Amino acid sequence: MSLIEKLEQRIQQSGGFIVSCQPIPGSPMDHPEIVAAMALAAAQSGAAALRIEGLANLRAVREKVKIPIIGIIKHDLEDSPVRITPFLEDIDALKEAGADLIAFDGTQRERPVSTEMLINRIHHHGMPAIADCSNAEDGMLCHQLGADFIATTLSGYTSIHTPVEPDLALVTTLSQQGCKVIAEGRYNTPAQAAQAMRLGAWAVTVGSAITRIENICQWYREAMKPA
Ligand SMILES: CC(=O)N[C@H](C=O)[C@@H](O)[C@H](O)[C@H](O)COP(=O)(O)O
Repeated sequence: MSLIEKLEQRIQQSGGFIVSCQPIPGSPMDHPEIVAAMALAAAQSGAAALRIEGLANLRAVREKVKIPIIGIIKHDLEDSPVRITPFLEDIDALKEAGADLIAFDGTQRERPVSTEMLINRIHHHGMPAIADCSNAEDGMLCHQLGADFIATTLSGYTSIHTPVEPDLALVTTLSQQGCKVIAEGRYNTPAQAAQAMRLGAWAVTVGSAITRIENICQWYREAMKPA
C-alpha cells in the first residue's frame, strides 16, 4: 500500500470528518497558539484530519497533533483571483512545515502556475493533492490531471453572490463521475454534512461552523432580528 493510500485509509477509517481551523484574518482568534488549541480540541473530539492555513499556524498545530493535516497557503495576488496555494514554493514550504496533504485552487481561472504543475509537485513530495474546485468542469479536469481528491471548496466563491446553502448537487455529480469528493463550503449543520456523505462524499470539511466565532454570532444575530 502506498503512503497516499495509507493516509486515505486513515482518514476514512476515522469517519471522514475534517475540521478547518482558519480564524478570520485579524480576528482576536488569529494567533498560531489559538489555532493550535482549536486543532487539538477538534482532534480530541474525533476529527479525522485538519485543514490549516499558513506556515506559522501549521507548525504550531503540527507540534500538538498527530492526525493528518491538509496544508494551504492563501495569497492575495494583484494579477490573479487565485488565492489558495498558487505557487510551487508554497507546496515545498508546507511539506517542510509538516503538512501531510496539500490543497490548491483547482479552478480554470488566470493563474501564475498551472494546476498540472501543482499536482506534480505535490506528488513529487509523496503527498495527496486536493483540488479546490468551483464546478464540475474544474473537478473533472483536475481528476484527469491526477488530483487525488476533488473538493467543492470554491463553489459559490468565483462570482459575486455566494449562496447560503452548500453545493450538494456538485457533490453528487462529481461522485457519480468517479471522483473522491471532499464536500466543503457552507456545511454549517451536522445534517448537511451527513447528507453530503449519503450523496457519495468521501469526507466533509467544516470550518466556519466550528472555528469562526464571528460567523456563528452573526448567524444568531440575524436569526434573532425582530421581523
Ligand atoms: C472560499 C474559501 O476561501 N474557503 C476557505 C478555504 O480554505 C476557507 O475560508 C473556508 O473556511 C473553508 O473552505 C471551510 O468552509 P466553511 O468555512 O464554509 O465551512
